[in-house]
Amino acid sequence: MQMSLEQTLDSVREKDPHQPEFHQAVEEVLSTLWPFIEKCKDYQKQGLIERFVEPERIIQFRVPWVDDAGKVHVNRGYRVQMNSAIGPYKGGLRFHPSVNLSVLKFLAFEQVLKNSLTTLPLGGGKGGADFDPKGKSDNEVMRFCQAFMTELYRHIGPETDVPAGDIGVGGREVGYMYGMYRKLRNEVTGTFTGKGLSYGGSILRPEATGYGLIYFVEAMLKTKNKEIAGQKLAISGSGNVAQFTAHKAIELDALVVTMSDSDGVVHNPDGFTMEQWQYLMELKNERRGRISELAKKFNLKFEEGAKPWQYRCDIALPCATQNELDVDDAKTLLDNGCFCISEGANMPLTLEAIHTVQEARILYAPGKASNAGGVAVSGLEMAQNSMRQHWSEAEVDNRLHTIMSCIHKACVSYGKEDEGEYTDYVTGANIAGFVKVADAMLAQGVV
Ligand SMILES: NC(=O)C1=CN([C@@H]2O[C@H](COP(=O)(O)OP(=O)(O)OC[C@H]3O[C@@H](n4cnc5c(N)ncnc54)[C@H](O)[C@@H]3O)[C@@H](O)[C@H]2O)C=CC1
Ligand SMILES: O=C(O)CCC(=O)C(=O)O
Repeated sequence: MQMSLEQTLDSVREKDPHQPEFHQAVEEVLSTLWPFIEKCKDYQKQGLIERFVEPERIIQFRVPWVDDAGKVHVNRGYRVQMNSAIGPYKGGLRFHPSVNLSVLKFLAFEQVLKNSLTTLPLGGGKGGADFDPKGKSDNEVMRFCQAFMTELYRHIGPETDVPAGDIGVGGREVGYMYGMYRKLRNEVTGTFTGKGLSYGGSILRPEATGYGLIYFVEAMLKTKNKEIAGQKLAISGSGNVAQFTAHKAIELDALVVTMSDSDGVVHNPDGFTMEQWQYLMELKNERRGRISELAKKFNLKFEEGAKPWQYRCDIALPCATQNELDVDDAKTLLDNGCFCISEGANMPLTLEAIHTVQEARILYAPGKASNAGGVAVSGLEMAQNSMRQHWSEAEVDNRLHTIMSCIHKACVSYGKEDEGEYTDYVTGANIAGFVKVADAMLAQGVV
């Protein structure tokens, strides 16, 4: 081994001292991979780990746009092309004021391992801008998306880099960006996923991350001879991932007791109904309103500034953003009897929270495994675009089920401790994701 774990982490920290989220993701991954790498001499060759933590390319650019009042704004746009050893860069675009290189590098790094886990030939990337779509008119969002694409279009393509949505980027934004891409490149290809059904999108892509998360939870529960029906679920967020996690859970007779947004949390101890879910969909996706309106409409409790983790639940599904569940939240969940935490968001648990839930030996799945259903169906959208075909809902759902079950199997196969029943899903996901990428990098030489 050329460097120890601590030396490797120190060198990552020293290179980019102002990137705490990236350091956190690298520490989580490398600390679980290290004992495995120490046993496999091959993975100590060719500067593999140093290359693995360094993006292949980062693109940063100016995004000037004009608001409805004629005022010029300048945002910063990025694409982190992290690793293309097993396929074209693939991963979402995030529009949120908190976007910076630290956040995008952590997301791109996680995406490499996640995409490898999907069983599909997808490399990893992530991008976005520090633009806040909240409160902007439809026309302002369109102008911003078009301005963003006038630079990004030259760096992406169906065989190079295929973006999709993430926080602040849904069907509307993908449509505007794809339209501008098509105009500038004068080509109709599957360069985006999450497209509308009328122009090459896959059925079930909007639902895929949330549905896949519930399929993964079902697989985890099965190892304990439990079912999801009747379990109390605390969900955070009310965006794409939270919405379809809640939808599948309600359909399967689980009780979804919380939903939230950055203003606060709505608690419904009896479980949200489909009627309340429909209202939320219209509220968030069409009127783009605040979740407190859901509480008001159905006479439910809304707690401003609060998180869902204080309420009693069996299963916690953080589906909003990074580091939204800290060590105190983890302790509260455990004290209240929560026995399963599965991540819909990327890196929603702090490192300390992860250590706490792992010490308690409850079921705990990292996002790179449990939320991989979204990018998996994106991979299926790319396959359909290449074939110029559309698969049916049953076909896509069936493939999504199979992929989530393969990911679960891979986590158990690398994460099951020698003696006993406990599966360390973090170690399992990290090793299973790493092996495929590492083997491809070694086979292709030092590039
Ligand atoms: N959209 C997708 O297919 C996938 C998304 N993810 C991850 O899932 C998470 C949610 O993404 P989407 O649902 O797509 O985004 P979205 O923009 O549709 O929804 C984000 C949700 O998080 C909430 N939120 C954001 N910041 C918050 C904060 N500081 N406190 C409380 N709530 C906050 C928002 O109010 C909103 O409800 C992100 O971590 C994303 O990276 C992971 C896999 C795939
Ligand atoms: O579908 C995709 O390409 C991106 C999904 C994504 O951004 C994620 O998995 O975090």
